[in-house]
Amino acid sequence: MNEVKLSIQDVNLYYGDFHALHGISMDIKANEITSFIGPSGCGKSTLLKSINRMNDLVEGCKITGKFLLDGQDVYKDIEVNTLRKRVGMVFQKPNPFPMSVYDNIAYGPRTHGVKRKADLDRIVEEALRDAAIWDELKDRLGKSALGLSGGQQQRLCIARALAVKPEVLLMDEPTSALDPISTGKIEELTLKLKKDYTIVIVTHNMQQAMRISDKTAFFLLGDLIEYGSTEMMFSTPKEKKTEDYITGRFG
Ligand SMILES: Nc1ncnc2c1ncn2[C@@H]1O[C@H](COP(=O)(O)OP(=O)(O)OP(=O)(O)O)[C@@H](O)[C@H]1O
Repeated sequence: MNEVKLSIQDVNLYYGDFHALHGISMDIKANEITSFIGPSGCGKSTLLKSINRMNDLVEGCKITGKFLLDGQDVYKDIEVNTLRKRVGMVFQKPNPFPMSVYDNIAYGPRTHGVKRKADLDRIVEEALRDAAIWDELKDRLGKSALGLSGGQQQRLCIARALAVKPEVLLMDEPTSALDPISTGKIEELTLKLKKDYTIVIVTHNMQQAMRISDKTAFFLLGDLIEYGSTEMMFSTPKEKKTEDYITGRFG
């Protein structure tokens, strides 16, 4: 049994008067892949972003309840830059910086004080290898990241997230802008990464949730309807609403 890496405890989130998340509680285990699924607007991204405090700058956003990372309150006990180093994020649209492949990966480590070229070289190679894209990019390290294909850019963004050695990787619909082959590569990579990382992924693709995740959480209109083993949820859902959603009756 893996230990609990992230414990979400009775979280309510408000955007001004709008109550977007309703008393969400769930424990996310280390070295597992957890999928958040549910129809558009149900709060999946809101919950994911709250884990590394991406809503801090959203005006009128108020959160009650707790997010505990290894038992530490991410809103009280951890400084936000440290939190972002420990909890990395990959977005829906690949968003490489307008700089070279090398500098994209070295950016995070540099801001955390790594200066020696030999150290940066090693980190860049390791991160690109971990993201299964070293062979494709090793001869293009000095070239602009904007010249890569969408799928390569997304794996570069994963490498960039890995370069600061996070513990948790949050992925917000990381393959929705990609073709099936690039999607397959990211899924394969995600499965490989769970050996070293705890991964939470928002996906609209239920087949993807089934293929890669250990646990699945189903959200509807700000409520967590059902959460458990992916296999159980897709074969014998406990809730009628889950069954209706996964069998395509709505959403
Ligand atoms: N910055 C914001 N200000 C106000 N309301 C917001 C904000 N961000 C999201 N919301 C609202 O909160 C609700 C949940 O949005 P969220 O983006 O978390 O849903 P989602 O399940 O991730 O949807 P999708 O699958 O379409 O990305 C929606 O009703 C949305 O309109």
